[in-house]
Amino acid sequence: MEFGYKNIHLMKDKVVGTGAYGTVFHARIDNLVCAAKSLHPVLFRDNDPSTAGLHKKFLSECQIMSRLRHPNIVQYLGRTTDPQTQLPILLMELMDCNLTKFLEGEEPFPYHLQVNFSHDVAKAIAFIHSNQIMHRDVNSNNVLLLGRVQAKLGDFGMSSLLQDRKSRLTQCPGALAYMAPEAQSYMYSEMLDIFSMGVLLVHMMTRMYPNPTDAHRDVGFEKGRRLLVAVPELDRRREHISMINSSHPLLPIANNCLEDKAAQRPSANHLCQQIETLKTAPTYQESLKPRAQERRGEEKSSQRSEQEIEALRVKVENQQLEHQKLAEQLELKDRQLQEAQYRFTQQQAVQQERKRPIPRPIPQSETAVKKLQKELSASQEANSRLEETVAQLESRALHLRDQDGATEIGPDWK
Ligand SMILES: Nc1ncnc2c1ncn2[C@@H]1O[C@H](COP(=O)(O)OP(=O)(O)OP(=O)(O)O)[C@@H](O)[C@H]1O
Repeated sequence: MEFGYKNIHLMKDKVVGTGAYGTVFHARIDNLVCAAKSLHPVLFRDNDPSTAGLHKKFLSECQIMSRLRHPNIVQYLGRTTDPQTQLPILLMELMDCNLTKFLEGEEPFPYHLQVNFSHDVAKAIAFIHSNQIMHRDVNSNNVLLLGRVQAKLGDFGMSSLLQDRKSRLTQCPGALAYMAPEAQSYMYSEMLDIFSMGVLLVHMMTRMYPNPTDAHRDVGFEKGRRLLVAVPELDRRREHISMINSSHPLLPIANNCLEDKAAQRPSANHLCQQIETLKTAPTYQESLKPRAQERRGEEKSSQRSEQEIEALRVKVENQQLEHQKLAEQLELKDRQLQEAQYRFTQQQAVQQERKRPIPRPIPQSETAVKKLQKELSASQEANSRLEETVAQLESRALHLRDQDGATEIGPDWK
């Protein structure tokens, strides 16, 4: 939905973050505080035609996001055009921070939270795959958090529709550390997102940015050429994986996602099921309980914080409902306006039509009378012509009788 610029209050000085192509800052639609994402105007200097692709990509991000509505996907609210730069601005739900920042911070990240966030992202991926969309840039920058309560997938700038697979795919999309081996080629599928999910799990479990080692190993010369062999992904990522406790329940799931062969990775739906199962296991339940040292003297406060988290979750859910309701109301208003405009133009057209002089239709009886009058005057004319002829003939007959008296022209001749 395109919002009129006047309805939006942009707060460009309240910047949330900056990416390679754009900036995200605070905005307000009526009373709803939201996030606005705009492209860097510097990229569009001098009307460079190469930036047309960027513009198109941004509009495609808006289009893809507008089709998606899911609790674990950052909610798209609409778009508007910046009157200064004439560039589009994407409006979406405002989130608290991204997962990268959270993992770099000091806040504890207990096991149950790791499972919850993984489950949230897996559900978002399963949802987009079932809608024939692949994200192609799943990484911790694009996982956005609402406090410690919920994780959502955002930034659909690299997304692509699965049906477009026949057209040439972008080689190496997304962040390098998160990239699947097949991304080097043009031959990949939605399984690319599953690989990135595996990297995300390792990133969450280690809290270390998962930079892998070299992709190829030099194994000497063959026929005068250097011979390079591909290093399996699990080996490239060994350094990080070895930091994880081998009994961590998310580890086998991560390893499975990091398989070199895309066909051996689990589907997004399967991944969701695997993570969901972890929630019923005792390890998860244990993690929910406050730790022993917390219990000592801090029992009350930790209980209170669990209650606070629960209250926050309810509040967030209510807020999400409000967001959705507002977006729906705005859409409805927009439609009502369109309908009113349509009716107005229609009425104008009708009024114009009315102003034109319309020939009065002649009633049927009137037509018939006119026809009879016409016929009557024609027959009267014929009668008078006939009477004239008869008079002429009578005078000629009288004339002839006067001449020789022999010829009788009887009155029956009349
Ligand atoms: N809806 C949102 N609410 C809060 N913060 C957001 C929101 N969307 C994006 N951000 C944050 O704003 C910053 C810029 O986001 P943006 O999507 O432009 O770039 P990026 O994902 O960091 O990188 P790239 O440009 O390579 O995609 C990031 O830190 C991101 O986490």
